[in-house]
Amino acid sequence: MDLNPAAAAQDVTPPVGRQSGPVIMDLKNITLRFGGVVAIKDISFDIREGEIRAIIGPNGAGKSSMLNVISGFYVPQQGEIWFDGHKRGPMKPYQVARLGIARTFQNIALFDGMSVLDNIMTGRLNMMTAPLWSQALWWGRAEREEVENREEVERIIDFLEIQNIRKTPVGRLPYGLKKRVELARALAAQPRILLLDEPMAGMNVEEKEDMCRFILDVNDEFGTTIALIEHDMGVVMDLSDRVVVMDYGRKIGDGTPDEVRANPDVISAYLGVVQE
Ligand SMILES: Nc1ncnc2c1ncn2[C@@H]1O[C@H](COP(=O)(O)OP(=O)(O)OP(=O)(O)O)[C@@H](O)[C@H]1O
Repeated sequence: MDLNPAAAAQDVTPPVGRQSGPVIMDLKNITLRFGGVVAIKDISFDIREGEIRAIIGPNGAGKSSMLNVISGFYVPQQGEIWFDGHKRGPMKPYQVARLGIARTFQNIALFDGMSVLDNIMTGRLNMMTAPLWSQALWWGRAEREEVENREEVERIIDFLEIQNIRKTPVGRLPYGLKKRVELARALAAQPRILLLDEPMAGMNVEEKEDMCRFILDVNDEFGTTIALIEHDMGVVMDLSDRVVVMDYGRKIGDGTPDEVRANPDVISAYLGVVQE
């Protein structure tokens, strides 16, 4: 794998001038085992408010496992997760969502038979607080919430430039647009941390350029903190403020793209030669 960003045919504006805030998530000494397999070995790193944080590493390094720990899907056997100054115990996925953590998936997880609009609306379900009876009658708080939800979803549709497909069933969309709808659904939850699992996987160059631009715009304009896994090194180095590098479940590097690119352990893990 090439660590040289120039190798990627991307044309995205580098994240110059963005200011990261205080630590929003702190992962301390995380170990995760599946039976005899140790997927994550005693890894610590943090995520700062407002930054784009990448997790990279060769196949089987433990990246997806780490994203699943952050999203609350896996509970590590050892270690602590601190979110917004509070230690997080084991949680159900909906509880994690209520904390303000949303994600997209490597394999798109949308409802093919439903329209783009309805798919994005499902991202708001966790925000419905009105009692069931008033939702059924569409009255009072339920009515107000529905109007607010719709307004927020329309804002996201405009922002991601998918107005023209809002009524189209998702199953009919090309791959790149499906990924954009998935991003829209995650954004509909107004997350404080957005987790992106290989957002560019399977995309052509043009689709990757669009997705890069939208990720940067989401980060800039909504101030959303983003943690992502991505195999395309050009994208990672262009987009990220800081990068964690994993190999065989261990952390072998952590820093800015330039620091990581110059790290000998990272270079040898990728068996790559850093080109000037
Ligand atoms: N549910 C599971 N049950 C058993 N072993 C698992 C499970 N999930 C992951 N592993 C193992 O944990 C290790 C790390 O896997 P993980 O999928 O997190 O790596 P990755 O870096 O995301 O890989 P890739 O880039 O290929 O997706 C691997 O050895 C994998 O086989």
